[in-house]
Order: sequence, then C-alpha cells, then structure tokens
Amino acid sequence: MLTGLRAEAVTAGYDPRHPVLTDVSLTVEAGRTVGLVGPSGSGKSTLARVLALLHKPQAGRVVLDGVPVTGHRHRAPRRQRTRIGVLFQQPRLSVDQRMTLRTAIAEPLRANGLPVSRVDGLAELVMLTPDLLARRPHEVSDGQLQRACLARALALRPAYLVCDEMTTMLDASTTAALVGVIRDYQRETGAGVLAISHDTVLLDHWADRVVRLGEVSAAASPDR
Ligand SMILES: Nc1ncnc2c1ncn2[C@@H]1O[C@H](COP(=O)(O)OP(=O)(O)OP(=O)(O)O)[C@@H](O)[C@H]1O
Repeated sequence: MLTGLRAEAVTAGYDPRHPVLTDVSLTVEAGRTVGLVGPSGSGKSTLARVLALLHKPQAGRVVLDGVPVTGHRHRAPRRQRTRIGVLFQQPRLSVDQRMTLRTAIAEPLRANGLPVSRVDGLAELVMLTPDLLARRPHEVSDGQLQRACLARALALRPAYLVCDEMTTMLDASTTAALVGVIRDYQRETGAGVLAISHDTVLLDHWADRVVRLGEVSAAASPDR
C-alpha cells in the first residue's frame, strides 16, 4: 500500500475565481516530519485544512495511504477523518470554553465509543496534572491549553498529525516539550507530521525536510 497523506494537484481557496492555492502537490510520508513555510497569506493554513479534510478543494484531491478521500468535514468517512489529528495556533478558539480540559480531551473518545478513562494516560503524556484537568480554558495558560489540545489530537492515535503554527503562542520550553511529545509519539507509532511554522530555526531542528509553499505550487513541485 502506498503510504502518506498526499495533496495531489490541489486548487483551493475561498473565492473560486481567485484560488489561494493552484495545482499544489505535497506528500507527508508516514514516519516523517515535513516542515511547511511560506510568506503570510501564501495559503499554508488553507493547505493544512485541505490535508486535515476540513476544507474541500476546488480541484485535485487528497489521498490518504493510497485511498482517495471522497468528502470533507462531516462528509469524510469517519475511518479516514479519525486518522488525521489537527492542532491549530490558537487553542482558545479550538476548545469549548464551558468544558473542563478533561471533557475536552475526552470528546473524540466519547464520539468514537472509546473508554474515556484513556484521558489520564493522554494527560500524563502531555504533562498535564490532574488539578489542571478539572479547570476550564479561562483558568489555564495558553501553553497548558495547547497541551490539552495535543492530548485531544492524539486521543484516537492518528496516523498523521497536522500542526498549523501550533507553537506560535508558546514559550520556548513549552514548545520544546510539545515537540518532544510529538516526536516520541511518532517514534512509537510511525505517524507522519506536517509542521507549519514561521520559526525556521524550529523547523530546521524538528523537520526531516522543509518545503516552501511558493515552491510546491510551481509546476516543478517536488511531488510531480
Ligand atoms: N475563511 C476565509 N475566507 C476568506 N478568505 C480567507 C479565509 N481564510 C483565509 N483566507 C485568505 O486566504 C489567503 C491564504 O490564507 P492562509 O491563512 O491559508 O495563509 P497562511 O500562509 O497560512 O498565512 P499566515 O502565515 O499569515 O497564517 C489569505 O489571503 C487569506 O486572507
């Protein structure tokens, strides 16, 4: 089986007459970390959302471990959707403010009929203590909330993790801790990771290869 999370000749955006991405191909191989850089507004987040099956491309397709994806968002088959975890820049926009961190981490487990007792192991993995699990988002720091988002993203043991500027709001030590958790997870499971960041020093250290968005959209994109 061909492994990898692939965008194949993707054209996508928000206005069909002016796509943000035109004919972009990119592969995140299983077990590898691909860094994605590019100027602000070049479409990195849009590509992340396409690969995470959250945004439907106008043309082209996403192929997950050799199987073309047939729908996006709720139309994507659950077994494909749950193979991809996502982490965004602003954890406060990704978590329901009324939920405790424990409930937020348990959400995907509950939705997929898995035991919520797994939350404790996930919290330990991201170094969240039990007292923090009982708090709501406004009672924790950005770094603590992002740890909870990482625990939630890993809850279904995804084969791929899409990280869109996940460290932008974090200090150096939290960034190092979360990247360390992702690397350990990757070593254990062979997951593929897409890491989008403006921090090229971080990506040089974290990623196996770094792709510049302007370059992937050219006809000579690395995958073609
Ligand atoms: N929901 C939306 N509706 C309309 N236009 C959007 C939407 N989201 C993004 N855009 C536009 O699409 C273009 C690409 O945005 P995108 O967020 O993908 O770029 P980016 O490379 O991730 O930028 P940054 O590095 O600043 O996060 C921008 O011009 C942006 O204004």
